Amino acid sequence: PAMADPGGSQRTALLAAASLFPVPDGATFSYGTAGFRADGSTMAPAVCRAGIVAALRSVKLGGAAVGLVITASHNPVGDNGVKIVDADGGMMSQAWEPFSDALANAPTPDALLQLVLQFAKDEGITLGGAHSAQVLLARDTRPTGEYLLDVATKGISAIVGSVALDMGILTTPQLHWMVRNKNRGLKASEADYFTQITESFRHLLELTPDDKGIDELNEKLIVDGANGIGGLKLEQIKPNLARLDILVRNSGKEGEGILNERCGADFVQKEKVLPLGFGPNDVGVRCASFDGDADRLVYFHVTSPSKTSVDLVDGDKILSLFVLFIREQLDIINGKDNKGLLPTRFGVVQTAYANGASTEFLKNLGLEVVFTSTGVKYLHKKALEYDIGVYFEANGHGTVLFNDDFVSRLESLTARLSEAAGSPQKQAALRLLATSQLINQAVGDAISGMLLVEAVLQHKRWSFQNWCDLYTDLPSKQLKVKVKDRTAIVTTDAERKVCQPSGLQELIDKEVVNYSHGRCFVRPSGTEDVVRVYAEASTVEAAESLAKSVARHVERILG
Ligand SMILES: CC(=O)N[C@H]1[C@@H](OP(=O)(O)O)O[C@H](CO)[C@@H](O)[C@@H]1O
Ligand SMILES: [Mg+2]
Repeated sequence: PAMADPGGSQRTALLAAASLFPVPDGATFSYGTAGFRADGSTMAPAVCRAGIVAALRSVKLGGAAVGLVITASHNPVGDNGVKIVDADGGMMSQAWEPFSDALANAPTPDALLQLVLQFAKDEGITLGGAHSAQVLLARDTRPTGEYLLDVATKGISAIVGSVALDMGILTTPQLHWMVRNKNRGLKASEADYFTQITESFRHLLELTPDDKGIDELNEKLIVDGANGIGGLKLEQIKPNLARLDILVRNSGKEGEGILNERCGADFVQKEKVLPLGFGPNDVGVRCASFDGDADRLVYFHVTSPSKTSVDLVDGDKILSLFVLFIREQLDIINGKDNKGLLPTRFGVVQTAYANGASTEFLKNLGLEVVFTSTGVKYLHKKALEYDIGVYFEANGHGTVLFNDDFVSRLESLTARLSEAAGSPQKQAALRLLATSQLINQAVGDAISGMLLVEAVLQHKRWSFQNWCDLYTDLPSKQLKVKVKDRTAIVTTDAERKVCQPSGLQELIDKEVVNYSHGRCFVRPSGTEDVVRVYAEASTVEAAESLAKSVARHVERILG
């Protein structure tokens, strides 16, 4: 009686769905920074329950479309996972994570029913079908994907009145884009997505300054698709991309290789070696790498025919390139004092993992650089506070966000400047508009991010080497430490300082002062049961030694 009674059919539907996929003893799912992930064959209970959460979220938001994607990103092919996309196209509201965890771990169908009823009451959600709900579904190429998508559909149907729409096999950012567009009353099909990015890319190229010709070498680009969905999609749009000669390797086609196995952005960024399929013949060619669900992007160069190491351009350097380009356009419009036609709040967001050299580079440009905790949801939220907010994690997650109001101002500015069609200011404004169309406004997107990189390199007439030379990364080292309870570490200052256990930060400080350009922090991972140690210093050996010393302190104190 304390809870609103949604009626018998709603109760029956929830009990039935929960009984279909019982939670095994001892299973504990945590939504964390990347949704639920585990071996694909064990994922059905969590996926079914994520379906219930997604449908409830849609009811709560008055029937707005919510997304659910079946993917485990850069994890091995046997794993799978599920992530929920909020109605604005971003990640699911963090306020709903505790409920999602509780639901995924509810031990019995009845426990699940009680949780849903209580939560619906707390959130003011009326169950029973009086309000509609819609969930857009997608999956990547994993073998358990089709099965788990069906499981998700069953979870969604357990909320009476909800509709599941299967959007097909997509990159994660494509689904985010569709949800965002749909809820804004914009065109939202996959064809619309392709049209928008190919058209805005073409538009940006048309806006490259006339005095700059085309360089043959610069058109060639080899993309490592991680044998996932990103490569397949890129193959589809390749013919529509002017002034680019793209070759996709690890494309995800039958027989080409295994998803994420010795390839993909995660592999290249962590190991700093060539992905499978790349070799001596690629020396001098610009290469890019996507992760398994194409929401991460890095670039690299094969350094020499005899080496398997790569020159890496990570998220920090992609961010720096975008920042330079946008800043150039803003300077044309506003003058260096930002007091011209379109005064703009321009912000750059990084995490503690950003290479110190990149932060220094950005600060030397006089830019506002702010730090957040690790995880795209934190960066994205911060970037939304600006007229133009650029964010990237070092590992290649990131995008450029344009505030709606700012885009309106930009549009009216270009309209006002119409008489001077060829004026530098008009051109710059049009470039910014095209950029806001090209780069995914919902979430980081390897395909659209790559096209923006390519457009900016052409705009600047820059070789890969010019880009690399923006600044030199400080050598860094990352270690993982297994401890009894990683949550014993509590951090502050965007994870750059430890506040608990007491005394640990002092020990880190004492180590750091021994190193030139030394920087070090520790934090509990949000996705693995480890404490991560990151150290930076002026040489590789020094960075390693600093990381090891601090890891020993962590081991000793936390066991
Ligand atoms: C050092 C690092 O790369 N951390 C990654 C990793 O988070 P951890 O909380 O560090 O496990 O996975 C996140 C989700 O993919 C990603 O956003 C983040 O950047
Ligand atoms: Mg990913």
